[in-house]
Amino acid sequence: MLSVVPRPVRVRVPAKINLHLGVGDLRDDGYHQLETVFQAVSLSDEVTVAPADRRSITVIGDNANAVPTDHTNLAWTAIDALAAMTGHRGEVAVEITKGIPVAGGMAGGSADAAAVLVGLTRLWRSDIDRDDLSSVAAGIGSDVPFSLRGGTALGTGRGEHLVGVLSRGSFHWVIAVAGGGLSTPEVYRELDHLRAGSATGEHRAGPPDELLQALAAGDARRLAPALCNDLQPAALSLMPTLRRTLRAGTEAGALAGIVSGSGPTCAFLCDDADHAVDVAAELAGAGVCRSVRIASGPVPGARVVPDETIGDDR
Ligand SMILES: C[C@](O)(CO)[C@H](O)COP(=O)(O)OP(=O)(O)OC[C@H]1O[C@@H](n2ccc(N)nc2=O)[C@H](O)[C@@H]1O
Ligand SMILES: Nc1ncnc2c1ncn2[C@@H]1O[C@H](COP(=O)(O)OP(=O)(O)OP(=O)(O)O)[C@@H](O)[C@H]1O
Repeated sequence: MLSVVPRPVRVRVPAKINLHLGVGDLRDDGYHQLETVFQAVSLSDEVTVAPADRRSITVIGDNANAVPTDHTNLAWTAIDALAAMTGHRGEVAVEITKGIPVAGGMAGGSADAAAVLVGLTRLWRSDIDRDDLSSVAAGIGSDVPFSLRGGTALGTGRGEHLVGVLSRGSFHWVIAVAGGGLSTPEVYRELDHLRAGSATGEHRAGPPDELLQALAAGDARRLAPALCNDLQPAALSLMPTLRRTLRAGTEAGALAGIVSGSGPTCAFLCDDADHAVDVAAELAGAGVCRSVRIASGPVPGARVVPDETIGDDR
């Protein structure tokens, strides 16, 4: 009987910005207790999974040479996790097209892990439900459940416990991609170091009440002053040039700017799409970052791209 080889499955998965990132105490398990508001934005990776005789990962696109193609790629971890649950052997060819800044604080690796979970669920015709998939995601990394979910959500725990949040309309961002990367664990360690050394009791973000109201109102000018990130001082301590980037963004007319997650990418909130184009043009000429992108959110999480667009050379 002729066996039908399943067609490759392509998944598009967004980057994230932490609009609010409150970092609590270091827990016994080595993670920090978080209260964060994630928003998925329209910078994305595309991940294709296809049946193969042996496992392989290839990476193309922006800064692809900085991404590993062995077992240290989070996509590999995701294959192992789902194969363990479903009994598959995990011989899969994965192709990743990067559009999310690498090591930028926008959950680039987490996004690819989420995309692999979604793609393999389709490829292997697995009937795993969303909650179980989210649990598998949480086991891969703290940002992976949000990369699955997308939209706008309040994250607690390590960031893996998510509750949807109302965000009206779209918010428009200019993204300043830095020349280098920052190691997430190193930024958290630096925060603990700064907190240990501060006599005055360092600033910690309060509850995101004003931010949640600004999101529900769809009001960018109200959202701007409510943006906050407890990891920002640590990212600035490890990469002081980010101060110039943040200053250049607001001088270019942005409503506000923050380091995205553990950084070093900086996200600048604008009034609307046209304003974002103006700010991006001005920032691109300021010589304070490797490249400048425009994005908007919220957008959905990891989702299969219909067949007819595979091979589309857009
Ligand atoms: C900075 C954020 O991107 C904000 O959303 C996330 O907290 C980081 O999420 P992530 O990269 O998926 O992090 P994981 O891969 O789960 O953990 C990597 C390392 O970051 C640190 N980490 C991560 C999450 C957390 N709540 N507290 C931590 O201290 C720990 O040292 C951990 O070993
Ligand atoms: N699929 C992947 N894409 C990008 N980086 C990956 C991937 N898999 C593993 N890595 C490694 O993870 C490191 C962190 O990259 P990543 O893009 O996940 O950082 P990040 O966006 O700051 O993550 P987060 O915001 O979740 O902390 C990179 O330096 C790279 O070596």
